[in-house]
Amino acid sequence: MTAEIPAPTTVSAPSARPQPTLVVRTIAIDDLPDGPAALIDLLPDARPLSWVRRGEGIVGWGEALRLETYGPGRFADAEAAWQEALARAVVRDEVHVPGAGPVAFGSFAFDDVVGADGDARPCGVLIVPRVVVGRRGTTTWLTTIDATGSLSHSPGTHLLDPDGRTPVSSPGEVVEHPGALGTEDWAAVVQEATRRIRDGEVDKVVLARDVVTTAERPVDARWLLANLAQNYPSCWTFSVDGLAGATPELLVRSEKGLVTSRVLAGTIRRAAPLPDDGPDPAVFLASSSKDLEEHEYAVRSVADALEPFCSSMNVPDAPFVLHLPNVLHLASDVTGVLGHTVAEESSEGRTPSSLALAAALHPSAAVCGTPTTAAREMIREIEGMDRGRYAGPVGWLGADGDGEWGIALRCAEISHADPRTVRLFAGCGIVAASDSRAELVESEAKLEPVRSALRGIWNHP
Ligand SMILES: C=C(O[C@H]1C=CC=C(C(=O)O)[C@@H]1O)C(=O)O
Repeated sequence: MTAEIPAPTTVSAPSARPQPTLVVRTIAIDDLPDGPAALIDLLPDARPLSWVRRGEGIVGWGEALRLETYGPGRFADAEAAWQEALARAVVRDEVHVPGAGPVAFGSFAFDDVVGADGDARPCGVLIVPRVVVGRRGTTTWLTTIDATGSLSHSPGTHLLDPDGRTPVSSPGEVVEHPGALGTEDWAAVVQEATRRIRDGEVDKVVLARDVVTTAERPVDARWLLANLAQNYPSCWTFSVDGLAGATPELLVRSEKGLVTSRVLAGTIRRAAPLPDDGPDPAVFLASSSKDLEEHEYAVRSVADALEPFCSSMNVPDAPFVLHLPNVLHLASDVTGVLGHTVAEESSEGRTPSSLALAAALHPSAAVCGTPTTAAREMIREIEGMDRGRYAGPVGWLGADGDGEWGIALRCAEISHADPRTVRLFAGCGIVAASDSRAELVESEAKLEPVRSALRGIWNHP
């Protein structure tokens, strides 16, 4: 389990190139240690894949197949290529739980425009790993995926042997530089957005900023993941193709006809100084009209996007307060039952996959704004930064279409070209009542999880 990984078959979708036959075997395994980072501790250093929360989920490594997509069709093309791969797959799954059998980890760009330099970078990727290890409750499993079409391979627990694994390495000293905009310039952009919101151009826009860090040594994604999984166990600790983080926001989970989305918008820094004798921060947040307005737009956007797919839905009337170590968020869990609907009819009777649902939900008003198109235009015009895959869907997709997709927040993009360089991102929902100084403070609090992880700071020593 070292860096030596055979080159994957890369398919740029849509493509006429034939895909390999995948041979997929899932077996139950015992004796997997538990704990928030136990799955992550199994990962080798090269290209680790992760979707883990509270010690459950899946991790993967190696690339049996890599499906890359471009432009506005990035979700539909990825789905079509995945279906094509599955049509040729030979599967033996002895476990039959979500995440067992064939799975693809995926990450998609926030925006679908080609970069300013005209480069045709892929803006969506699905990676089918060679090895997947999963845990759900007391069930643990190992999946191997062979892309050579060999039926003779058998998954062996030697794949979990720690001896061959390269130890996790510290990035050493980390130096931080301004990203696309310095803090003062970003605050000025927030002020401009607030003015334009007051003029009625949009109701809400989410503006993000980045900072760039340079480490003494290449950043090992596992260094970040183990720290984030321990410090933020209620978040989804993800890693796909150099994008690693711990997101508190679930864009959509689809499992056996039930869809769930955890919508977040409205934030207060955990240690925010409040006026003397002021209310508890959670009480302050839950009664802040500015935050409640921000939240309402986000919930509406998710409810409206899911509605065409659902025969029934539950949209909470009021949010609850989600407590994280760095911030508190207003949160709403929206649920629905996939049903015989207009959307299903237009997709020839097929139940939409979790990826199709993520595509319909993206970009929600938690990361874009209201109305969506005008907010996205404003982001393109004034944000001054290429978001890349930050704020895009990240997660996994199974053979039956079920899966989980988060919004890539609280994350770092490790540069492929120079893995000592890492970009960190944070965004804030801006409404008419926003104050640029307060938004700057909020963005700093949102940078905190990855900043601490890079420096190896543990919440619970
Ligand atoms: C855009 C981000 O957060 C979103 C999710 C939760 C709360 C948010 C807010 O209060 O502004 C944002 O909508 C980010 O963390 O980069």
